Amino acid sequence: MSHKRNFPLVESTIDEPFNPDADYVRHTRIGVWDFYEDLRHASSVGKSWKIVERFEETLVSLPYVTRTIRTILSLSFPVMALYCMATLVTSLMPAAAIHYSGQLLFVVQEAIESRTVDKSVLFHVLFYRIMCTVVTRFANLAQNWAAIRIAARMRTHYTEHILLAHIRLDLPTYGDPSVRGQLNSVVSSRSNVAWVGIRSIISTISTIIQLVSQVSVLINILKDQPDSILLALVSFADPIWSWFRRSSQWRGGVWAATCRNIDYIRIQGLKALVDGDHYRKELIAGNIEEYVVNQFMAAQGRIGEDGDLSFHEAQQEMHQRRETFSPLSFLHNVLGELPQVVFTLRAVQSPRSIPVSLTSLTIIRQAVGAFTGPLISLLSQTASISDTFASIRQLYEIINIENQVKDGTKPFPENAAKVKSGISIEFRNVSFKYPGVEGDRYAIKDVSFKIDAGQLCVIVGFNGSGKSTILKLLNRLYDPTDGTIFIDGQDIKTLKLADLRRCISVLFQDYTHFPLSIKENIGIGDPLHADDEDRIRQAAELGGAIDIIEGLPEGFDTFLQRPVRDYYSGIPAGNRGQSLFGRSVDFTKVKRRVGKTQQIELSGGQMQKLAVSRTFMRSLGDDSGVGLLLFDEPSASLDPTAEHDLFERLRKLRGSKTMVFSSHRFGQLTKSADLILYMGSSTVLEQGTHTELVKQEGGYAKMYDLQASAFR
Ligand SMILES: Nc1ncnc2c1ncn2[C@@H]1O[C@H](COP(=O)(O)OP(=O)(O)OP(=O)(O)O)[C@@H](O)[C@H]1O
Repeated sequence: MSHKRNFPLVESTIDEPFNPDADYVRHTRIGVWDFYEDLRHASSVGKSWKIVERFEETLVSLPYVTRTIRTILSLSFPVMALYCMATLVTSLMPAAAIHYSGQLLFVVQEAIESRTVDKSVLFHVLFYRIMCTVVTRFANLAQNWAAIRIAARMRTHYTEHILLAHIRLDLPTYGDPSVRGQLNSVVSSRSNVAWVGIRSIISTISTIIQLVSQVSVLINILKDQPDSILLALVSFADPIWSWFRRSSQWRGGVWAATCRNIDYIRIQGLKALVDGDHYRKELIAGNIEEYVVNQFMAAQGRIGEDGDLSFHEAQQEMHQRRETFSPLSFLHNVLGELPQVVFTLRAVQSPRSIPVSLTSLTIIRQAVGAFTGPLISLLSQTASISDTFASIRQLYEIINIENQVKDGTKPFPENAAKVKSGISIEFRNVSFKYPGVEGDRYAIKDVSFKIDAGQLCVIVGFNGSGKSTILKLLNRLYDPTDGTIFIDGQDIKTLKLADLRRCISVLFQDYTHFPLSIKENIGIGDPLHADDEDRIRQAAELGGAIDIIEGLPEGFDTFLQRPVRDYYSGIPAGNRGQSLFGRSVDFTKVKRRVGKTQQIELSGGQMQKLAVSRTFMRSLGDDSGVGLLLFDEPSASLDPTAEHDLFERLRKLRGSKTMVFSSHRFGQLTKSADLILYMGSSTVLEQGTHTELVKQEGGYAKMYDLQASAFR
């Protein structure tokens, strides 16, 4: 259960932290939920300050809004023009409708008073009144047609923009919570922030046009009737009052809600345990079904029906209670009746000459009915316009987020042919702390070593001693906190990042497979040859994955994780064991009406073989330009035969390139290493060849003995 959902705190204008126990906080308990509202926040001073702040924010965002408008116009000028025209027509039509309805009523009034009807005028007015409805309908159709097309073009354009903004971010920047917040605000709105924003601005303008045109038509109709303005004002009292009540509801302030009822919390936990796919294995193997059901029933019984309210139900109930018992809500009913009361009183006061006709009263009532919707939506739209502007600004700002790992300027390597015989590496007093880590908790501290071009280096040591970190620093996923790394004698920070990474082939311990086909997962190891099926097959053979791939129903075209799922409903049980669209049907999901294609389940070792194949793909061929191979525990999930085969193939592939391994295993690999770095407590404790380190009789020798004796 997400706690965020239960504590939707609204940003406050008061800097003090929100304390639910403070005097100025009102506490209400509904069901199992406790609501806390900050009563100070309702003060008008705070509100007006917020308005100024919002206005400033809106002004800052204005250039971005104009830029978005220019983009829309350049993408689809005729369609946008159609959208604006159609919107203008739909905004003006309600006023025209009021005008012709008024005319119609006056014709009828005249007919009653003089007992004659001017048919030509009647039909004329009737025709235009009907035309208003027809035109509105067509304008709406045109507006929707255009909106769909503009939305599609905008989505394509801005999805590309968002993709570019995301893809260029490095690891420390991407991991920064403030950057993530900025990215999420743009992406969570389904990539169409720009169109949603511009559309809401157009809709605000349209509402203003609608209101102004309706008011002017109304004034025009009623200007000769002495009491009609009074009646119109009285009639507007109700919608304005409704809006005012709505905008001052408690929801807008600072508040928080929590549930402390342990039974309710456990019920939610037990429900999630039964619903969630990933608990099922333990649920069955642990034989805990009966326990879960008993606990569920008991907790449900203790809470009772009244207490079992979800957060949203409780929130709604609280709102309803306030509404029912509020004296102000009675005023709403009274105001609704006011026009009738005023009209009757005026009629009684001067029965001979009623100052406003029944026709005018009807028109006023009709107009007020038509006004209420736009008026309320205008007021809520203007309140959210600064948010709309801000989200458009953020959409553009994400492209300018600065990376923490700065690009270098020097091309690398200076001599492409030399790379084939390896790259030399030096760490000089390098220390590194991961971003966000406080205090003295260095991942590596004061590490120095040298690897000559073409050497094989194996890093061994305890869990968490910093082996993987060294490989990440070599790839410049992060920059050292202190000290310098030299690549072929040059400070790594001065080299062009893309050039550096092109020369390195790396297999991380926590490798991932992309939600693409197996073919592409391997091919992507060498983007220049990603279409070369022969190379992909060769890489799969070297990685030891070819048999696994060929055994899959869709072979190289298999998606380990299909990013687009299949949907189905009510598939007959006869389909069991068969497939739909060439893929197996997941019957657990069919029961829930919407299905998801089953994923291909591979073992950890099989997955690792696919990852190794991708690394081979990068280093295949003389034209690969790779001079440094980094492997972080490449054989962790492999069985001894597979591990032996892998090392053999790696040895052949390496040629004379530099290779750095991180490993927990001592033996075949460490014995053939030119340099072993034995790590512990975030630093290099011993370094040298196997023979040298065994002779030293230090930590490495002990660890080696320990592992060797296990085999003896
Ligand atoms: N992304 C991260 N953020 C913060 N700390 C991290 C991060 N990754 C690793 N660390 C910490 O840095 C230290 C070194 O981790 P590293 O992964 O380099 O160890 P390792 O020697 O490769 O361990 P293992 O043998 O378990 O793979 C550890 O204390 C670890 O907790």
